Amino acid sequence: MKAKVTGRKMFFAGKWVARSRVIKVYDPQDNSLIDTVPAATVEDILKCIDEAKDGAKIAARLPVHRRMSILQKAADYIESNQKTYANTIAREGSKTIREATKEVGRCIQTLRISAEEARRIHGETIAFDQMPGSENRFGYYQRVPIGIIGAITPFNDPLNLVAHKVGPAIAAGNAIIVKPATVTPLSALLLAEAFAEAGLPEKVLSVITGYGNEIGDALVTHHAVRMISFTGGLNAGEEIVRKAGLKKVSMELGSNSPVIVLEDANLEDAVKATIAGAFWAAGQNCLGVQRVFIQEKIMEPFQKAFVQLTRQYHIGNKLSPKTDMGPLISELEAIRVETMVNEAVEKGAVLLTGGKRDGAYYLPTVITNVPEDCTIAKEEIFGPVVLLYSVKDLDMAINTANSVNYGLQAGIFTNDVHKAHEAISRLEVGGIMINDSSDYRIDAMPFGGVKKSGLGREGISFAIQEMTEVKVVCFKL
Ligand SMILES: NC(=O)c1ccc[n+]([C@@H]2O[C@H](COP(=O)([O-])OP(=O)(O)OC[C@H]3O[C@@H](n4cnc5c(N)ncnc54)[C@H](O)[C@@H]3O)[C@@H](O)[C@H]2O)c1
Ligand SMILES: O=C[C@H](O)CS(=O)(=O)O
Repeated sequence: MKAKVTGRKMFFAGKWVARSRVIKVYDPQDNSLIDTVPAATVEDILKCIDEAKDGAKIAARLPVHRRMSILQKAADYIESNQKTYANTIAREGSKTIREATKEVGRCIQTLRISAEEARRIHGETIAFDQMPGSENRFGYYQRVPIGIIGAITPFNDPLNLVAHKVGPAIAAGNAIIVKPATVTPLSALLLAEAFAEAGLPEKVLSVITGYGNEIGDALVTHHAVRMISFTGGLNAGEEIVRKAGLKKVSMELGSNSPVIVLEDANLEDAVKATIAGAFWAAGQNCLGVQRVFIQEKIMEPFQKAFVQLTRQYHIGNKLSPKTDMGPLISELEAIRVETMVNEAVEKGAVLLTGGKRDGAYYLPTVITNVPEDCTIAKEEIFGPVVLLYSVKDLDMAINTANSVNYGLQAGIFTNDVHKAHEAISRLEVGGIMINDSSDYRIDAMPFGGVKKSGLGREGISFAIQEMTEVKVVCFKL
């Protein structure tokens, strides 16, 4: 079956519905109009939650083999329409066609892993007779679906990060209402299409398009919604946590990821991996390399190679396979990044390459000697900008890396296992990659941050744990 780009309608409890008020979806590269989607209202959200109450019962009753089959068939559908899915990501978002194609492949993996994990939602027996007087009791605990999950997702991975919520939710027998990023809703709607074609029963999944600050509260605060699974920026995340009340929250937020390069590192590997991790998706990547700490002895050769390779990046049309980096998601975002860089330069930072904007495009930029009181040194840039720091030793690198309020993932390049172990034990992050940049993830691994980078973990089986409740069963004989 050929995928339809299901714009103009949103997926409302398993049905495609239109609304008179619409949101226009533009291509950030040239501001051309791609499609429109409905601008849902609070009433839409409330009605959708009512439908999801039935949806939660239907989902919980789905036998595991059906959940597995639906997840696999949805993956198959996407696999047979990869070009449509990749083009949609590339056009509505800011990824190049190469980056978008990779995201589609990861989404297929995410759904197939979800199918596999559906058969592994285990409980355990409990030895009640460990307590005197309970000799005649036996039992266990099991994991049961949480019910209705509200999922709110960001623009930068508009397909796979939605799949990271929908896949585990369905595997665990939940109903889920997705509010995708306002600027990149089409990919999420295509995911819904895959599940509709896979035979997912109605009312289990909704993809409701709209403005987060208009309809988000209705989803976040409703008592029947038992979990909010949010991926996005710190400000929205903190607001949602404040408003959610007594329900589970999963927060996948931002970071300003550090990479440490010690003098014994393979310099070529370190330069290549760090550049790839810095400029993937024009730096609009929660795992993006933002701060690189290079041991002073190799600072000069590292910096020279890093700047040289950065200048070879091909910036241009997202849909060309030759393009290495596209635009940011909007000109406003590019101006925000430009402002952060200009502030640092005005305070004494040295611009080594880049630093130029053309509309929504911002050149891959490398700066050094950044004063520590600059916004760019402490906050998330979420753009194609890397800060190079010269450090005396590992201790200085770790202390500076930890001196921010974020901690998603880090990388360290060294061949000294003792130094790697010191970094592993001292870096305040959710994940550390040895001899790789911070920007390494497989969809099956636990994923999430510490401090203001988030709460909880995604990565299918870990998301399933968060999306289920433990129920104890005890028989008195
Ligand atoms: N940790 C991760 O896994 C991860 C992955 C991707 C992106 N991110 C983070 O996401 C951010 C970029 O994405 P973005 O610009 O789409 O983030 P954003 O916070 O602006 O928006 C994310 C989603 O939240 C919605 N939203 C915004 N305000 C809301 C509110 N008050 N109530 C309810 N919903 C609201 C938006 O409509 C969107 O759907 C960056 O900070 C990035 O680091 C984190
Ligand atoms: O932007 C953050 C993403 O979660 C990183 S990845 O695309 O999933 O690796």
